[in-house]
Amino acid sequence: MTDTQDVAISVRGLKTFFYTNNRCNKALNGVSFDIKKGKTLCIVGESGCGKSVTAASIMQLLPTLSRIEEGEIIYHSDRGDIPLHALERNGREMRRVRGAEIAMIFQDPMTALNPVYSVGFQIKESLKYHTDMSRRAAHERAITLLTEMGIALPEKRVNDFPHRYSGGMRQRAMIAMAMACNPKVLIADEPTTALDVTIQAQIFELMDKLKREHGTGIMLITHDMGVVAELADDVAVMYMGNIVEAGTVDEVLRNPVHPYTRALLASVPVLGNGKDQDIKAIRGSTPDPLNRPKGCQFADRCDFATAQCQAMPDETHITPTHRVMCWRHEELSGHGAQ
Ligand SMILES: Nc1ncnc2c1ncn2[C@@H]1O[C@H](COP(=O)(O)OP(=O)(O)OP(=O)(O)O)[C@@H](O)[C@H]1O
Repeated sequence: MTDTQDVAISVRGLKTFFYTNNRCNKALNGVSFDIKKGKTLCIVGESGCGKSVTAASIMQLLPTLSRIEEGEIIYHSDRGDIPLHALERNGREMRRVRGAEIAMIFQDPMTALNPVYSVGFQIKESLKYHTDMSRRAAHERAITLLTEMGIALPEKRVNDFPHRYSGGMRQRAMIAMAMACNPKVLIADEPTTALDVTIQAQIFELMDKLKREHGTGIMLITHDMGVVAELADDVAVMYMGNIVEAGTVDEVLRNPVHPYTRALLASVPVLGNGKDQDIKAIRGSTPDPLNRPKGCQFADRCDFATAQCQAMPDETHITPTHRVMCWRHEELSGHGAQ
């Protein structure tokens, strides 16, 4: 993968399972990727493929019925490597890292904002907990953050409760809170799905600025291939708990190899290609996660499947950065594996 000094978080062979009614759902079945410093990794895939569980595993915010079974999540911090997977969910070290060094923003800002405290109070609390900033300096910082997020009249707005903010403003307030301690990593789980396109563009601009100016490593979960084309440096395509293809944005969008990536790209209109595009829905539906097929999870929906696909394919590198889990990668990539 990449030189470790460029990597903020490395995830290797991560398996996270859910246990419900004595049944096991292998929600993540051996996932590996890097979140690089100053770069955006977009994670894409249909509903239920494991995007949110990946984020929750990193943040140690998994529901009680689930646990990390195997694998490593290493945070390469300024004070050395920290094995996040091995930390106690609510232990001192995890609380030190979560929210300050690794921050998360969600689709619903009220997941992060508390309705009974003013926005300013919540930003200041985070600063008080994670830094030794004085009360006055924290107040100033809260105002600066709101200003940077484009919130008008920040000196007044800082004292408002979240319900006085519009949807787009709440989203920006949540980002302000996430940014308060200058995190090294920002994990964003569909942060703009509920917002109109203008606000969406503003929020993406803010995230891009963070990456450029603070070297923040960003992991962005999205359904939107347009967003991927615009923001991603790297892309990981997930299907049923595996990363079936990953690479730089150019590799994955220009030379998609896995039939699932191809189907995903063919299922969305491409900006600039006009109105008469041949858009094809991906046929079939995702398998029952409690009753998964044995081999390649996509085989039943795949136009290229052969008998070999009844066994799970290994991961193959097509270039040093482009990897794919498909038996037919050689034919589909147009050249042999390295
Ligand atoms: N709280 C939960 N309890 C039980 N199973 C869960 C829970 N959360 C997720 N799962 C299961 O874990 C698997 C991965 O789900 P996950 O939420 O990560 O998908 P996703 O790719 O984020 O989907 P979406 O795009 O809809 O958010 C699915 O099989 C899902 O049913």
